[in-house]
Amino acid sequence: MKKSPLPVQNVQRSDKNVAGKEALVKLLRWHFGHADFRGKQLEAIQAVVSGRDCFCLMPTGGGKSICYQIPALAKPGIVLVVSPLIALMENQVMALKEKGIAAEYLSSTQATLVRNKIHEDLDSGKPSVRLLYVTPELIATKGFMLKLRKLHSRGLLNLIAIDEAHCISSWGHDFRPSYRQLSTLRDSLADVPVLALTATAAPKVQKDVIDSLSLRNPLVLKSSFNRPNIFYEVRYKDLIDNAYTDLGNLLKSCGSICAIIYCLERTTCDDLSVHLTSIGISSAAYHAGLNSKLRSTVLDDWLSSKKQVIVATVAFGMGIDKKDVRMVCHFNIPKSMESFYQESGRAGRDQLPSRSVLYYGVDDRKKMEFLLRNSENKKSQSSKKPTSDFEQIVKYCEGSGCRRKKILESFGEEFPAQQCKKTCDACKHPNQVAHSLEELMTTASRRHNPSRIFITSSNKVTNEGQYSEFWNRNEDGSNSDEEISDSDDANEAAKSLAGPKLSKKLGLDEKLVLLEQAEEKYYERNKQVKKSEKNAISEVLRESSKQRLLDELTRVLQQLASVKEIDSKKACEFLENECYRKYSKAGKSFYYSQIASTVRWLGTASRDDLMTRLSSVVSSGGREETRKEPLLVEHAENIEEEDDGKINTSESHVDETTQELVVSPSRSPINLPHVPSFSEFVNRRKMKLNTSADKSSEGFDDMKPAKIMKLQ
Ligand SMILES: Nc1ncnc2c1ncn2[C@@H]1O[C@H](COP(=O)(O)OP(=O)(O)OP(=O)(O)O)[C@@H](O)[C@H]1O
Ligand SMILES: [Mg+2]
Repeated sequence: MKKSPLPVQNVQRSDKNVAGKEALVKLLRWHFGHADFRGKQLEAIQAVVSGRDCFCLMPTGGGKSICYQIPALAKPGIVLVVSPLIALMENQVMALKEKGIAAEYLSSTQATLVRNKIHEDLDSGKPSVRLLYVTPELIATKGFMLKLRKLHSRGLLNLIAIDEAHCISSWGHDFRPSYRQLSTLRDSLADVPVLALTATAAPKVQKDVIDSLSLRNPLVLKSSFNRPNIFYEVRYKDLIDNAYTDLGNLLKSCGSICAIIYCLERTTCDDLSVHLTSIGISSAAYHAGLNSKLRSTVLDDWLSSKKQVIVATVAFGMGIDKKDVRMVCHFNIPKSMESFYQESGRAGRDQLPSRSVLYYGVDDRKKMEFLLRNSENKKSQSSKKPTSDFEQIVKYCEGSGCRRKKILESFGEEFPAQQCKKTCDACKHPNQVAHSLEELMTTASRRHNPSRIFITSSNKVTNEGQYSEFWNRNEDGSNSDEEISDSDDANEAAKSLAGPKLSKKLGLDEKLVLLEQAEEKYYERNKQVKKSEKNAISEVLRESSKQRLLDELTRVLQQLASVKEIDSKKACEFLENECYRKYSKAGKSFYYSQIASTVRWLGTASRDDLMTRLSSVVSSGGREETRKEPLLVEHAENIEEEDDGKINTSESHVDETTQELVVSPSRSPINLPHVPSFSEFVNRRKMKLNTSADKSSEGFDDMKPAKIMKLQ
């Protein structure tokens, strides 16, 4: 609802109370309906209203905008707001206009007529506009700077606010070269106070911002970065059957909440959104691969709650002010703690309980390490170390302590874990998290398996542009362009990965070959463990496998109320031994997948299934029966490549629910499938992949999302 402009018009520069708390609170209540200032808002406002520079560090959703919006109402003249995204400016201007506050933005996306009208207003003796949002690119143009000087000479420039000020620093996670131009503002408009606002906590970024903008004796305000209303949680992709299903179930269990899901790749956004829609969750994909019209429709639908979930790359979100986002989910590991904090911080801006869920996968980690290493090589001149920033977020996922503590400590803030008050999974369910991490350790062998790395020569899977949003925009040479650089460059990803070696003239296939070679070299360099060591099954792994089986069996036996009939410890030793006997020679991966498959079988087995398979360890009134020949249950998952006739199919069938090949107990002897060597297995898999990639009509498009993920 529009408010009367009275309070704005009435406040005069001469008013001694202009920076007084009472007058400022009155404006806040009148225009924004907030009862009082939050955190350091009042201090920041009072500083700039009295003409002092200010550097304001507040957490995401902390209320930084008020710090320049109230001064625009408290003093005559224009507040110039520099903002990095058109979408962000549009949003804020629309919201301010709805409140009856005269705000405008200037961008080349506007109709000429609209732009001319704004310029006319600025050129008039008494402009009506109070807040003018502009891009850093526009500031850099001579014409606009001249206009600003004129406004200033007429005493009409009240304040310069640099929103998302961390974009000026190449140390920041979102560096924008065009922000560098803002350093000229101080020279040209020397006595206009400057307010720099950011939620980026790294001290080196803070210093860089203050130096680059030549802030003079600024009031430095820092708030705690803690977001107590966000519950932090990590889920381990390697320990769940299907992350798509898990996420779908998670969202469904929360009701129709508003959520953001961040993915690394555009194709994942598309696939995941299709999957969620197919299970009845209203969702849409958002990434730079979509045209701007579609993007703005998706954004509008989500902002107006027509769509519940937005599945996006990092192109989405900076400055989006939707208060009721209840969950932010990272479907792939983010590139740094800073990015994670910013993105997850988009949840719960209304301060109500919200959730951050990060799906961590070893493959995702390797993928990101690869991308970061390439970007690091490319910027070898710079001392920036994206990989060390990345380590922090890996520790967040792979460590067992309080997640909140890890976030805050990475920003140099001390935080005793007791203060978390069980608002992260590690504090709420420490045993469960420790157990998951233990299990994750046993999958470590997968981390050395290059066959799971994402680059593939299938054109269908690899889209050159799909990582574009991942990169900082410091490669953007078009800094004279007034347009915001959230646009898409189809070649950017490939260029970024391979650096200068990839000529623009190369076709996609040639680029991919080079990328694959680079990837191989990378893994060659990082081969630290000898093949034999890599494949060895340690006692630790065996023990942890037994524990895993025991946990599952205990749960199942409780469910079936058959606790006393089976000696679960012996049963698990028996099952583990079975896996070890059959697969130890083939290596860790085989052994591990056999354990995983047995755990799954346990989860779905009936009482009879258990009694039959575990007959050798079935207790009878506390006495153990004599060991019978164990029944053989082979898992389809492990022998799908091996259907070379060694198993007599007339004696076996695939259980539809467990997807396991069950061999009839009454027929014997039964030949076990030939266990392939690791290289045999990999070669066969490669051949299979190549064949399916060749058949374009049966390509990856037709595969289920979960399958695609496994192959990437
Ligand atoms: N004093 C206040 N009392 C209550 N709500 C407030 C107050 N100040 C701001 N808010 C609300 O907090 C929300 C976040 O504000 P804002 O968008 O300014 O945050 P921000 O610090 O700029 O976050 P980001 O870093 O994500 O851009 C908004 O919905 C705003 O209306
Ligand atoms: Mg903001």
